[in-house]
Amino acid sequence: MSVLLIDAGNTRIKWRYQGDDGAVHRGGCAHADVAAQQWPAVDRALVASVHDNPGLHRQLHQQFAERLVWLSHPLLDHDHFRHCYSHPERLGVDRWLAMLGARKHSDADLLVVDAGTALTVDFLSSDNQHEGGFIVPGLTLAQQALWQNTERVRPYQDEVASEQLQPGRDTVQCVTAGIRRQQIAFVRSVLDDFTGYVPLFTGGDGEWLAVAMDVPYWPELIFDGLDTLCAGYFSAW
Ligand SMILES: Nc1ncnc2c1ncn2[C@@H]1O[C@H](COP(=O)(O)OP(=O)(O)O)[C@@H](O)[C@H]1O
Ligand SMILES: CC(C)(COP(=O)(O)O)[C@@H](O)C(=O)NCCC(=O)O
Ligand SMILES: [K+]
Repeated sequence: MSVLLIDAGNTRIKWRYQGDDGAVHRGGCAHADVAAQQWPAVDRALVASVHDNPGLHRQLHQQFAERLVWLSHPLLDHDHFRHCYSHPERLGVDRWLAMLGARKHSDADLLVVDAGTALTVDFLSSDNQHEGGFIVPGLTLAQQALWQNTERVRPYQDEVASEQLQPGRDTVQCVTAGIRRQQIAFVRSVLDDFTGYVPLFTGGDGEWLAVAMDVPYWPELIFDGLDTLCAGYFSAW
């Protein structure tokens, strides 16, 4: 069965599917560009969405009708995952899927870092108990908080964002270098305090963060989690 996997985050939409020729296709776009997408003909479209996304839902429903499976919350009764939230339906479906996906790669106690719109950290014990996590603003969101809530900290067009950690010499450098340092310091404090956990980093800003921490980057943990769902929970398909 061919399945189109879609990860609809707060910033971007990403997808992955296997074509008839066996080749794996990957793509992504901004929410505003969804209407322009040509979706492949598949047996199922499985969408994980952290928000309602009515435009995406309408468009995919038009194309896939009853073949569309829309997941906006974690499953509460998955055989290989035990929730710790008192309201498990409130846990972000992307965080849940990233943990399921991480489990495909290691049997150890896991520390899953998803650096997207938000930067999230989640702890999953080797017996699949979610032990909790952290949520902080991601790189771009943290910058936006400054651009939008101050008068003179502005994204001046004639200044260039810094990818270094050195003190900035203009406004844009000070903000971008400062927030990179803040993200690294946060993640390092977690890794230092929870040394027994194997770290797996994912998300649009996960790669530079993983490089800075000298740990592996797994770009597709959410798709790996969706694969787990396809293979297990939805095996009746
Ligand atoms: N092509 C891209 N378009 C937008 N943001 C990108 C892109 N590549 C990397 N990023 C960075 O990744 C972040 C989004 O990561 P992603 O995991 O897609 O977030 P989400 O799942 O929350 O939509 C952005 O905030 C940005 O800093
Ligand atoms: C924390 C998140 C905003 C992260 O979303 P993302 O950065 O991937 O767009 C998302 O997982 C979410 O909306 N969570 C709901 C609250 C919670 O997980 O407790
Ligand atoms: K995230």
